[in-house]
Amino acid sequence: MNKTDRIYVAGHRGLVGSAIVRKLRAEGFHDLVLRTSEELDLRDQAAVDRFFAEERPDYVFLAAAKVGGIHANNTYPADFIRDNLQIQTNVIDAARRHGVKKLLFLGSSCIYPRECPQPIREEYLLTGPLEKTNEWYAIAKIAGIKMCQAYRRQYGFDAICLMPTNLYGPDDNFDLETSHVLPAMIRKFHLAKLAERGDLEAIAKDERRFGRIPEDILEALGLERTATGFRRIGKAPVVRLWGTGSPRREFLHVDDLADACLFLMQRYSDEEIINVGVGEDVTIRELAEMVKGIVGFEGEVIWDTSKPDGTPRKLLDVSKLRGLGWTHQIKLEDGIRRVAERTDRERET
Ligand SMILES: NC(=O)C1=CN([C@@H]2O[C@H](COP(=O)(O)OP(=O)(O)OC[C@H]3O[C@@H](n4cnc5c(N)ncnc54)[C@H](OP(=O)(O)O)[C@@H]3O)[C@@H](O)[C@H]2O)C=CC1
Ligand SMILES: C[C@H]1O[C@H](OP(=O)(O)OP(=O)(O)OC[C@H]2O[C@@H](n3cnc4c(=O)[nH]c(N)nc43)[C@H](O)[C@@H]2O)[C@@H](O)[C@@H](O)C1=O
Repeated sequence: MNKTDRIYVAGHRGLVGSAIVRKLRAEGFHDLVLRTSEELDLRDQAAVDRFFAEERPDYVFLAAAKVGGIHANNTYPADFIRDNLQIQTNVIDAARRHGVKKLLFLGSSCIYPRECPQPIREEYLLTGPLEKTNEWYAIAKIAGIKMCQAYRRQYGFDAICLMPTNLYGPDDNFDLETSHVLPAMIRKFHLAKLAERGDLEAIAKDERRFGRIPEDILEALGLERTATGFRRIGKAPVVRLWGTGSPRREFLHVDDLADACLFLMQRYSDEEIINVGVGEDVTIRELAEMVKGIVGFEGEVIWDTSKPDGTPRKLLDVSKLRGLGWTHQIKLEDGIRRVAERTDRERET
């Protein structure tokens, strides 16, 4: 890649896309092509085709997708399979036809079988049944991988497929119904700390900035909605989390992922998928203790077992990526602290 190359980052306002843009700019790439979903709906094949014909990017980072946590995946299966199939099919096909030199596609660790051996090696793909809460999204992602591999074989198109583990970072989705676990925990513990202090004005600010607080969470916080804000109902705030807390997850800071994306765009051209992770995991309960300590909430945590646990464990084997010379830099605790501090600042703006 040259610094003058024209680079399209699809999904540049999202968690991953915004981190890739930061990384590219920091490295001196300046000819970036960016479109919001309002400007270019990637589900619209004709619009995507016109865009590639006009803009003629050299490289594509495909970070636009329908993404969400366990509850969103489980609740909106049609949206997850349809939007992802449409977005990735339109972008990969148009990129190939309009002379893109190389495309990077992002899958996810959830493409692997639910019960596969740990840590998960790349060759375990399609060796067993998927986790039910996200099989629609996983099937779409597997189709994206197969499309990249088929386009390489038939057309010689240089498309690579990265499988990141669970990600977190700035510009994440903090909506308590649709987000992933880490942004949800950071926000829930923060709200509980504010409720402990009786700072109802700050809770109203949080809701204006990060979206509606669901009724069950308000109840756990010991709050009731009023016509003008919130009032306390005389009960100590608790943090309500989902499932049993026993599943294990691995977390990668999105700035590390963006670094790996640029590294692999420059050094990897193969049809085999490649895992991107940190090589160690924690239980959801351990994660809750870590976030609780960082945010500084003193009260109790309760587990809502009416919500699903999802996959028991999905720890990636990252030896292939390490063998190429890449390893992550940001430790989980430091990364969470950075995100928590930033969301504190954002709440005030
Ligand atoms: N978050 C995670 O933990 C993980 C994510 N990944 C993968 O990384 C990639 C990016 O995920 P992430 O950044 O978390 O997701 P986000 O939800 O944060 O961002 C997704 C982006 O996709 C864009 N987008 C969605 N639908 C459309 C559409 N119809 N047309 C155009 N753009 C659209 C949105 O654009 P706009 O803002 O303009 O609406 C948004 O910026 C995905 O492929 C995901 O599968 C993989 C593993 C884990
Ligand atoms: C990246 C990945 O993300 C999703 O899979 P997931 O890892 O299961 O997602 P998650 O982050 O939502 O949950 C992880 C664990 O945490 C528990 N948990 C506790 N309390 C909260 C909570 O408050 N919110 C959420 N969301 N989860 C909670 C939750 O019950 C689960 O056991 C898929 O979209 C999948 O397709 C995918 O690719």
